[in-house]
Amino acid sequence: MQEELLNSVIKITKNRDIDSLEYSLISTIQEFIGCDEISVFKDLQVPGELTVELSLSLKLIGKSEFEWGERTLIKNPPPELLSCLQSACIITVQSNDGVERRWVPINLHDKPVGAIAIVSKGLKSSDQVLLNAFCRIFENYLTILNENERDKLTGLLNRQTFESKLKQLIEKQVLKQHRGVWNEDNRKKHQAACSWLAIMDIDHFKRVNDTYGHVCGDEVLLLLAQKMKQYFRATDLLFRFGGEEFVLVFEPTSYEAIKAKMEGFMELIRTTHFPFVKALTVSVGMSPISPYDFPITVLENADKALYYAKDHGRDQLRFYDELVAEDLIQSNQEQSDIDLF
Ligand SMILES: Nc1nc2c(ncn2[C@@H]2O[C@H](COP(=O)(O)OP(=O)(O)OP(=O)(O)O)[C@@H](O)[C@H]2O)c(=O)[nH]1
Repeated sequence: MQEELLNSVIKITKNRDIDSLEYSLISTIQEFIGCDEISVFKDLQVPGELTVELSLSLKLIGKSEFEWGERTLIKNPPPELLSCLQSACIITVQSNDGVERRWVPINLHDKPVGAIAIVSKGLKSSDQVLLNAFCRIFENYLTILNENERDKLTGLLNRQTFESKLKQLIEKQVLKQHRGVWNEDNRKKHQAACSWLAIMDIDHFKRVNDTYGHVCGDEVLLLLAQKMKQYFRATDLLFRFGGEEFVLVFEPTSYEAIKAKMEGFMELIRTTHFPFVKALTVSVGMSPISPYDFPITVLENADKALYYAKDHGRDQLRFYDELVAEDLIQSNQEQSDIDLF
């Protein structure tokens, strides 16, 4: 038993990203404490509201058969989960048929950021000790991984995580297509929808730093990041790529919808009162993400569109595909053909 336990700790701490860490935690809990259902809930840390996601779950569906559940937003979190997140205490509810539901809080820097929910026929006290220990190991390791994945100033994802996060998103899309989860109706919708990548850069940010100093510049970056977290969906991926450059990755939607969404954000920034700075604008380059693209190619495409926007007056949104179709820029494919010859 002791050796098995040590091996499970080694397995948990071998992970290098938070998603795989969650898989390890759930499979370890299932291995040592047989349960009917184990779920990981996350508070998505949207400023000013509580947005909770079911990040991963494992459910017993037969005698020894399990089903993994997909990531979903929880519209109406159960009251026990809310109390667990608010009080940072373990909440246990026992129903008449002997089923026990237990919510164990997960803290980052002493603040609850999520919970592990266990459905069982009742846990022995030795299982409860084990469960709490696994959750504490998870919590400690989550703190380290979270610091590695996030930008220190804004709390957005950092550049180092970009490739793996985008690959995960693309793999998910391919999987959905292969599983054929689309019926005729949403197949039509899907044909018009794709994922999108935007690079957003603050206009003349150097002037902000030069005129008001770096501390004020940092305040502007922080406020802009908060606006991004509030305005965009909690499931969109928001990165600070360095300096005053941000990358946003959106799940499948139509050209019209993403254009309207991004233009809405640009208007929000134009009308936001930033400390010291009278007016602030951003330029944005956008590119669709096809499931067969390399992350670096999508990034280069959006970057070309951003540079076009910067060169043609700033404070505007430009789409890579449109610029190529209108012969205003060369496609990356044409460019590499020229480079070869
Ligand atoms: N305050 C602050 N400034 C930063 C940070 N990182 C980069 N910068 C500054 O961002 C500015 C970027 O300047 P440029 O690349 O010339 O771009 P710009 O002035 O925004 O001009 P355009 O992008 O062409 O509109 C420089 O002054 C950097 O010092 C940071 O973390 N905090």
